[in-house]
Amino acid sequence: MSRPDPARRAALGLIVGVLEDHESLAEQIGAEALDGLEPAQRARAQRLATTTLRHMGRADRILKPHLRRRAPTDVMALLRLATVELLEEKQAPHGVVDAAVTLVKSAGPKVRSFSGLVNAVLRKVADEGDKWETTPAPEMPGWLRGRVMSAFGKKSAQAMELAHLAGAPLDLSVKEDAAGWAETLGAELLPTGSLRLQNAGKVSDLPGFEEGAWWVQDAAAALPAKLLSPVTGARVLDLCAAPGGKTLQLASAGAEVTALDISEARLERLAENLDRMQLEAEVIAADALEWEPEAPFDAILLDAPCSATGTIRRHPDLPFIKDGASIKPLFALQEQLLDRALEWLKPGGTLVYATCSLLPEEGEAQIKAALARHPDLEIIRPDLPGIEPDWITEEGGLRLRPDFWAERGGMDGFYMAKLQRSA
Ligand SMILES: C[S@@+](CC[C@H](N)C(=O)[O-])C[C@H]1O[C@@H](n2cnc3c(N)ncnc32)[C@H](O)[C@@H]1O
Repeated sequence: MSRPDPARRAALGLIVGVLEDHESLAEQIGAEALDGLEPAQRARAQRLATTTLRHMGRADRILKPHLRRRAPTDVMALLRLATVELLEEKQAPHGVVDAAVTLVKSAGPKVRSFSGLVNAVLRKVADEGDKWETTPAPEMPGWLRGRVMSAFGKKSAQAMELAHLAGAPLDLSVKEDAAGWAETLGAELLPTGSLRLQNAGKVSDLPGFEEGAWWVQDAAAALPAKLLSPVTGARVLDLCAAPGGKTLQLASAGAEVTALDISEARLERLAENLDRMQLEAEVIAADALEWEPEAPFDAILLDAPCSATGTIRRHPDLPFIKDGASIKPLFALQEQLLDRALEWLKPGGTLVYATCSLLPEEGEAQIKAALARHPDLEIIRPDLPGIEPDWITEEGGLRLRPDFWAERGGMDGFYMAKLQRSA
């Protein structure tokens, strides 16, 4: 019997970890799930797991008529992986079916007994290329879809689901000379100033990485720090800062930055990022609910912990590891963090509140409630290059959605608003 392919086997482990243990791909990889694989195999395992989770609802629709009863999680994961390889990646049927059967046969007796079924089902699936093309994008989980539909309507929810299926290009924020780096990298210079690369390959191999000319940051994620500007020479608190995309923007704009986060592990990545970019900030590991600054700040950026539902196109594992109940405590935390941060703001100072969420509870509703609680606050409407007038909300915030810029490759879902304390 031939030996099981290590990348496929590792991808299966990742998929089962997401579906059964509700552990994210990043957590599993951080916990050394792919250690022991060659770099190329690691990358392939990660890509296979990500693509399978992104298309899982579609693979299930194809598989359902061929399965009289549901197989165990490991076998289902293998069938889904192979279906995606056959129909989305258009790999040769012979190789995919053989590899899947070899993997089943190498497993324990419970799974091994499904080898005949795996073989038979995948041979049928291999002929369903036409059906695949018309199989709709997977729906968001019910708890999220309901909220998104009531906030933005059914058509918008469907457009977001298409954006989730399309995945995401690589976006970069550039320290200086965006147009020059766009040319060097063969990237598109987006209207908001970020660079965009389709099919970029390995990030650390791109020109400018070693010398710290740019860093990876979604185009939507780059807007909260831009909204806070001008910050040159200002004392700025980056609250909930790690891994530091926004700290880098503030420091490179010439602010004197204090970057605070509760997670020491994530702050290590922030420190590495500052180092590579040759930028400086004061880095503090602390719980923002307990910490007190020595003096108030001119400006604060609060990128609050949230459901991260705006990042599903980059993280297709997210719908399988979060649910409506697990994110509810975040709404109260966001309110507490916002009220605390406002206490640390100088009179006349500005604060940008941001979340990478599709839920109004974590965005529009937080800001409306904050304005009602704090009569000394005023909202400043966004005025940034490249943003469209209809992205500005009724209360004066900025709502970004994954289906915006669809023809360019979308953007992460985000909400942000700029508040000013009266002088
Ligand atoms: C959305 S992420 C921040 C992303 C970051 N601003 C960036 O651009 O790279 C939210 C962060 O909030 C941090 N966090 C959560 N609760 C916190 C608390 N009570 N005090 C300080 N940081 C907290 C998390 O560790 C996480 O790094």
